[in-house]
Amino acid sequence: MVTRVFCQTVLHTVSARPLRSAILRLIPRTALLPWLSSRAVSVSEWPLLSSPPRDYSLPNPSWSTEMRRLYEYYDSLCEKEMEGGEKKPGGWGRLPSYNRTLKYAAGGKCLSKLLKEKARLFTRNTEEQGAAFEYVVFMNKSEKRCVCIFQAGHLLEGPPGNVHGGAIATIIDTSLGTLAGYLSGIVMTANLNINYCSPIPLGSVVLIDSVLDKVEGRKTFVSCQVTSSDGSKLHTEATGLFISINVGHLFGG
Ligand SMILES: CCCCCCCCCCCC(=O)SCCNC(=O)CCNC(=O)[C@H](O)C(C)(C)COP(=O)(O)OP(=O)(O)OC[C@H]1O[C@@H](n2cnc3c(N)ncnc32)[C@H](O)[C@@H]1OP(=O)(O)O
Repeated sequence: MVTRVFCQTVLHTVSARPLRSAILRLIPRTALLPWLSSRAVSVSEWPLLSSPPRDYSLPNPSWSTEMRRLYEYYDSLCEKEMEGGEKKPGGWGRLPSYNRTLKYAAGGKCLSKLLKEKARLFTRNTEEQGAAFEYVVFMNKSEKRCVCIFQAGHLLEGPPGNVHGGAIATIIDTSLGTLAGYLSGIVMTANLNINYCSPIPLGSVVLIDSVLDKVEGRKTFVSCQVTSSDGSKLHTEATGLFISINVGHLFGG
């Protein structure tokens, strides 16, 4: 608590960037571990944002007509506040996506400076819209299921004209990890099994439909299918095992 307040105070009161960085460098990282370990930060707490960040999962000019059509379809299924404060039930919700969630979590601004300041979420590390991973995840909590709409950009080439298998694994890990994290809190991937059934053309839009299979203690088992946007072609299928961890595990604890 003391460390957190101190960091926030430094960031809010010391305006000179070099001085701020120098002061923050003096705080031993290990001093933050007890606070991190004692605080089970669940995904549902992440929207406590300290400043308005860019949400990468919102439509941008690089999105194809098909990507927008699917976005609008799932967005129409989302719970929305209607006139008079009533909520239109939908069961679905869109998850926001930032290039460094830590930076925008409550109290995370100073932590993001202490911990590898230049780090960026792998799937959101380019500002060039449409060049790499364009995606949005819609979650259905009651069905324990999520759908990721993914448009693969030109930087993801593997076989000529098609998406690299590692990029497909990345978006699968992201989708399954998002579902497992949403349902079980903070998790890490322990195992991924992927069957590549048919190539994904660069520039195309695919759906990654992920479901929960079971939870056994710290183990969350999930699986997904990657299909063409109309569901007629199976591109990839995968299963994943995610293990719940204490936040301290991320810092060598
Ligand atoms: C909104 C979101 C936005 C953000 C959206 C962002 C989403 C991105 C998601 C990306 C996620 C990642 O890429 S994570 C990065 C890639 N993954 C990693 O680097 C993980 C490296 N591995 C580890 O740190 C560790 O091995 C762990 C945490 C996975 C497990 O270690 P541990 O905590 O010590 O647990 P341990 O006792 O070993 O295992 C616990 C139980 O799981 C079993 N177990 C462990 N590993 C395996 C395994 N590979 N296959 C089968 N079973 C396993 C054990 O047998 C045991 O079973 P039993 O005896 O209890 O029955």
